[in-house]
Amino acid sequence: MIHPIRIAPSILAADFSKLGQEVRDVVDAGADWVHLDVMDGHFVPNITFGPDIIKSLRPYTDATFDCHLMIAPADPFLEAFAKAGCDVLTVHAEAGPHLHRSLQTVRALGKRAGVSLNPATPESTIEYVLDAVDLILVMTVNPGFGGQKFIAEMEEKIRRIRAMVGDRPIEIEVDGGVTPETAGAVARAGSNVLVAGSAVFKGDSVAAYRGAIAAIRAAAETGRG
Ligand SMILES: O=C(CO)[C@@H](O)[C@H](O)COP(=O)(O)O
Repeated sequence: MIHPIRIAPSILAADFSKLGQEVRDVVDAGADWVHLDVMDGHFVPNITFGPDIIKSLRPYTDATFDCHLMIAPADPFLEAFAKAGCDVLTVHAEAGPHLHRSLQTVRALGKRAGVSLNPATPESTIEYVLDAVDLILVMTVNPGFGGQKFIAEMEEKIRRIRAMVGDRPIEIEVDGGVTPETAGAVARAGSNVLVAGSAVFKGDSVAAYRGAIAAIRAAAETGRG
């Protein structure tokens, strides 16, 4: 199944003092999804925000809220993030012993279920949960911080996941170091949702966000061929 290219700016790189406006601006600038990086200072060495902040951002746009939960355990918080207005809830395969149960819980809450893999985690980890998954998020940096260098070895991992997914309607997302320079390769490898933090928010205006999103999209479309 061919999914459209979607650009999902990560607000981790936005101005936290005006997050609502940043969400509105980036959607006005052409973002398809808004990527929300939730970090707990335990699963990853950084802390960001939780369901209350996401709930406060929900009125700013109807765009899909793509929530990346870098928290362990995730299960006790899934309902709160669902009620906050997230549309996609992605848990890490490394974050708990019962991944299949976490994915089932997300779907039972009426949300799309995502699973994320750290760079060191092999794709075989998710082989037996594919029918419980709507999205696979391939980390192309080690999670925790924006502005890191893209790990090129992940292109082969994306290709393997693409083949493993077969004709299931699963979207493949990449996250970390995505720029107009790397977008072509990850789209060619088989991903269709591209998360970009610094590459979008390094701009200082809606026009700059628009230019960055368009450049990433164009590179991805070209790379996909
Ligand atoms: O989840 C993460 C980091 O853990 C990402 O979403 C980053 O926020 C992407 O940032 P850039 O690499 O695009 O700056």
